[in-house]
Order: sequence, then C-alpha cells, then structure tokens
Amino acid sequence: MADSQQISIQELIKTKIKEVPLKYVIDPEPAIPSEFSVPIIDMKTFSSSADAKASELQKFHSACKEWGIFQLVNHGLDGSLLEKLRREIHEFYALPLEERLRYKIRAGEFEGYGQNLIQNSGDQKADWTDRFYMITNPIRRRKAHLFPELPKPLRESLEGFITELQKVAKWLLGLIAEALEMDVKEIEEMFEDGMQSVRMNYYPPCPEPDKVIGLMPHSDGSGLTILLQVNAVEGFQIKKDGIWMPVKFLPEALAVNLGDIVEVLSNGLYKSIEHRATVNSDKERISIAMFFNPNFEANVGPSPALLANQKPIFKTMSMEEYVNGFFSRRLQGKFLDSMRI
Ligand SMILES: O=C(O)CCC(=O)C(=O)O
Ligand SMILES: [Fe+2]
Repeated sequence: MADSQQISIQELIKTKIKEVPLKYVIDPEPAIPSEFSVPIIDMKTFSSSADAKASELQKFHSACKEWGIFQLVNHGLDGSLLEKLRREIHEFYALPLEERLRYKIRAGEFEGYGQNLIQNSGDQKADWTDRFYMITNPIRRRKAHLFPELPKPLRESLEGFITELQKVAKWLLGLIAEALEMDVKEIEEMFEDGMQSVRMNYYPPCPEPDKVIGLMPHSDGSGLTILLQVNAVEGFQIKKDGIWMPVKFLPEALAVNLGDIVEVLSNGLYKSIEHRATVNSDKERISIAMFFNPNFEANVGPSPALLANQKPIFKTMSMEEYVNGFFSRRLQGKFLDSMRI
C-alpha cells in the first residue's frame, strides 16, 4: 500500500477498491432502530420561571443518569458561525493531499491528521476514518505546526467555535454541580484552564460499509464532549441497555455526551455512554467533537460532596496520571473500568 494510503483512507478509495483491506474488516454488532430519541434539553428554559427551570433541571438530571447523552437546543451559537465552520472543514478535507500532510501525525505523537493509530500490530483492526485531532487549550499546549498553521479561515472559525463552546461547557458543568448538589466552585476550579481538544472526524464512503466501523465502540475519556454534525449524513450510534441504536440529531442541536471523568466525579450516578460511528457506501460523513477536561493540577475522582453518605466506587488519581493512562491505549471500550475500586 502506498504511503499516502496508509495515512489517508480518502486516498485509498480513490484507487476504486471493491473490497476493503483486511485490517479494516470487523463484524460490527448490528444496530436496532429504536422509537426512542435522545433527550432534548432546552437552554432557554433555564432563564424562564423558577418552576420551568426546576423541571428542566430534573429532566437534565435524568438524561445524565439514564442516557449520558442529550441534544442541547437554543444554545445560542451563531448560525452563521456554524455555517462557516462546516464549510471550512469541508474545504480542509478537499485540500490536495500534500497540504493535508503538513499536519500529519508525527512518530510517537497522537495529535495531527491521519488514520487512528493501531497501538499493537498483531491483528488489531483499524477504524475507517481520517481524523484531525489536536489539543487546543491551554493555548500554550497547542503544537506549533498544527492549530497556528491551519488555513486562516478554518483557524478563525474554529477559534470562534471554541470560544462559544467554552461558554456552553461552563454553563453545563455548573448545571451538573447543581443537579448533583455539589459546590459549583469545586467543578469550576477543576475545569478552569482545563485541557481541551478537538477532533474533526472524516469518514470516507466505503465499498463494504457493513464490514467496517468508522470509530470503534468507546466512551469518551473527557469530562464533557460536545459534538456537531458537519454534514447531514447519519452514522452516530449509542449502546443503550445493551443494544446499539442509531441516533438522529435535530439539525441545529449540539449533541452533548458525558465522558468518563463525569461518571467518576458523580461516583457512577451519571453515565459516560458507549458510542460508535458507522459509515455508508456513497457519502462521506463529517463530524467535529470538542472535549472538555479538567486542568493538569486537578484530581480525577468521586466528588467529596457525594462521599458524605456513599462509598467511592472509583479511585482518585491526578489528571496527569489519568491522561497518560487514557492515551496509552487505543480509543476502544471504557477506560474508567480500570479505575473501579
Ligand atoms: O463522528 C461521530 O459522530 C462520533 C465522534 C466521536 O465519538 C469522537 O470523536 O469521540
Ligand atoms: Fe466519542
């Protein structure tokens, strides 16, 4: 396989393959369509009457307990900003290969553009995706050849998107503190100047879509993840009550899923949902996920506020230790299982 095709599936499919190479062939568990839809949380309701707010907070609390994912509407993000961001991400993936390769994943690193890494050789299977992952915050942790070197229009719209999402994430974390009856200061301090990262996921069309997976089943290692569908192609699925189900998002909603850190913080009351991405035969699919995490001075463990009347079910570790543990494995399954007491 030529080098470019090792880096990019987008290049591989230009060779008009009829069958997918063995390293991508898995046998994904089928999904079963469900009549249920992911809960919808309306941000506007929180600024209306006290009764309406209390009932929306209750809905939020149940969504976090039962689903670990919800769709946030009336989030106040500027439609034209989202429009521009979507256009610029498309343009990035339409760039000639040499341009995209300026950002390719370097040896021993996980940030950059390219296929998801296979950690151990053997017969480990690969995801059908060309992703671009990078740490965006704290700004001092941005790699000089990645974010600062992006094409200017993409960089500017990403910057705008990040600033807006930071406000939404801060508000959501405050809501989590309120729903869990924690001190809001505790969560604010934990996430202040936190580690944030972004992944632009590009899933090329696939000649045998039922044999591959865009992104293996996993829960996010983050505190919170905010996900935006970049084009209108479906493919996001969650495992709910042991069954995979496809998820349809409202076109302008932000999907918010809880990551492992919030599951640990809530001492298991809230759930980080297992999810995956599927691909299809004729359309590319693009999404962008932004991950919000605590800062490197924080500890990851059950909130002391919750331990007054319950035993911890997870260990506490430093954020540094947590991040090293998380990135030393591939994105698959649930990392927090290794933190259970
Ligand atoms: O592409 C998607 O819809 C899912 C992306 C995702 O789960 C991730 O980037 O962690
Ligand atoms: Fe994810």
